[in-house]
Amino acid sequence: MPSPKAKNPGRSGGSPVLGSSNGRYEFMSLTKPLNRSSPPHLLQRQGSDPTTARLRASESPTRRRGSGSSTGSASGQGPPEEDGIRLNPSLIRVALSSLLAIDLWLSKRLGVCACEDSSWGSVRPLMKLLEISGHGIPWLAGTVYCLYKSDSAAGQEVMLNLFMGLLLDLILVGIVKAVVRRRRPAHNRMDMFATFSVDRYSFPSGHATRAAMCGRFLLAHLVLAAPLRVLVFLWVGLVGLSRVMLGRHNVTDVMFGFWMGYCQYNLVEMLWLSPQTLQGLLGQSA
Ligand SMILES: CC(C)=CCC/C(C)=C/COP(=O)(O)O
Repeated sequence: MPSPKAKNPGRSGGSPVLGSSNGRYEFMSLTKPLNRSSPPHLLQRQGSDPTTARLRASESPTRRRGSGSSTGSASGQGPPEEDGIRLNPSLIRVALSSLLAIDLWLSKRLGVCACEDSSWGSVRPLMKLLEISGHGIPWLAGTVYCLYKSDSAAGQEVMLNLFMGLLLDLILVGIVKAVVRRRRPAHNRMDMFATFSVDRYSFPSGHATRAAMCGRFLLAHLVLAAPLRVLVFLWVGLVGLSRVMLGRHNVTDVMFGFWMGYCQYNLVEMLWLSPQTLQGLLGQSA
């Protein structure tokens, strides 16, 4: 008994179908346009007249899924473009939700200092010390102090630009946090000092952006011996790690924060305020 496919040999769709010739069924590729030299009975069954061809194309699996393509499978030259376009967003969604699931799982596992009675609760004070070392207030206060104390024009220029960078960081992180509005992990205890209202959101980590930006700044503008340069690298990494261990952030908040801070430094370099620019600005405002 012939299969249902055998009754309908003209379906297009890239898979071999059966063509009937004197009662025998043969495989026939639909990935290539039908050869003019094909026997007349095959041409007839494929629907050589345009109306039949259109009807048969509308029966194809890709058509039935509603891709509506007039190219690609209808002409037998591979999958229609729309199918690729429709598949990709769902693949991206699956990839993103898997990444999110891994992120949440890993962040929860690494949040070992989230409170005193957590498994690593005893190192919580040390993590909080790292938190203070990357907080905006000590950095702003320290920069203003160095600016005030600096007696060289070059030192003042560097400190002023660091101050601008720190302000820029607070503004940019605030904007991204307000737009993304990702909640902090459920295991976080909100006991941070001096926060803005946007700091109830966790993406990106402000400590991570600041650490990355200031780390790059120090490495570029201070003449540091090799051990001190290593220390700067270590400090940046530890500030990021402490955010996750304290349960303040998910891993992706910190990773994105590092990337954002790295890019913010490029912005600081682009907008660098030279003494001449400053004089110009001060002259205009006077
Ligand atoms: C009050 C000032 C000047 C800065 C706030 C710094 C702060 C608390 C940022 C939040 O960092 P995370 O996003 O890493 O938790």
